[in-house]
Amino acid sequence: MVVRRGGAAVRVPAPPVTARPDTCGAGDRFAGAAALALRAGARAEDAVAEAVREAGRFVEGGGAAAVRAPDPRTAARRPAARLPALGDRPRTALEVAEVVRESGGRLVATGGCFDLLHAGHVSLLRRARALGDALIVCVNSDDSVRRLKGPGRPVVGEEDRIEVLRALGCVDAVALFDEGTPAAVIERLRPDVWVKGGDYTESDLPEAGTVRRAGGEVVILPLVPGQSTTGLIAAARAAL
Ligand SMILES: Nc1ncnc2c1ncn2[C@@H]1O[C@H](COP(=O)(O)OP(=O)(O)OP(=O)(O)O)[C@@H](O)[C@H]1O
Ligand SMILES: O=P(O)(O)O[C@@H]1O[C@H]([C@H](O)CO)[C@@H](O)[C@H](O)[C@@H]1O
Repeated sequence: MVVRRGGAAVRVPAPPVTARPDTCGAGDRFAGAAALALRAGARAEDAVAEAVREAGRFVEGGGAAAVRAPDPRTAARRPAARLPALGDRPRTALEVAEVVRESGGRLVATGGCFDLLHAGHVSLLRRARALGDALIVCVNSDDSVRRLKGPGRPVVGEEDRIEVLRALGCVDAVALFDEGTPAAVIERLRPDVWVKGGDYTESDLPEAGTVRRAGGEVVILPLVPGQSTTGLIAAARAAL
């Protein structure tokens, strides 16, 4: 739970832990991860989300009882991660989904227009990434945005929206979709977690059934107050 100045509280959901957890050391792991994230410039709620994820992974891995000093004889023989040979091309969403599933990880995905990216988007994406092992962002095409948000949108074309999202450290891949809802791309990716911001409830989401049928869950994360693309556009117009 993060309590903002003025008393507003933001709940940071923790990923489920399967085994009977040994939480010894989890608090220290949380504190260290939060401190590193804050030092890297993360907002408080994003640092807490990263720390919750890190503490959850630590507990899932057996907690303090499972900590071992690395054995120098085996470290050199550790097999390279099984990633497709990509060269300098960005990994596709399907490649990321495949690698995460093969390694038994937890795939997080989210969707949206992300036109004129703002700090609320970045906070949402960071907190979404902290819920699993990789984050895929499903972005509406220009035509799809126009149908949804009106003739003057998007302000930023799909290629540039993709480029900006790919530049975020918390984003592992981006998938473009042209339909009115992300249901088809969710069927292809089968995320364990589908994230949307607090301007939605799960019952608002036509894709929620698709997420659940694919074995995933929907997580709604609180909005960052005062941040919206509509607001940015209005402010830009007022400044002209
Ligand atoms: N202030 C915010 N804080 C956190 N998440 C946000 C915020 N605003 C939007 N989101 C989330 O970002 C995703 C993309 O939303 P979208 O691109 O519609 O942003 P927006 O600012 O609401 O745009 P618009 O003003 O054009 O509706 C959605 O999951 C939405 O819930
Ligand atoms: O950026 P937005 O407006 O959050 O993106 C839309 O979200 C819709 C939401 O997932 C409910 O279905 C989605 O249907 C729409 O295609 C946009 O991604």
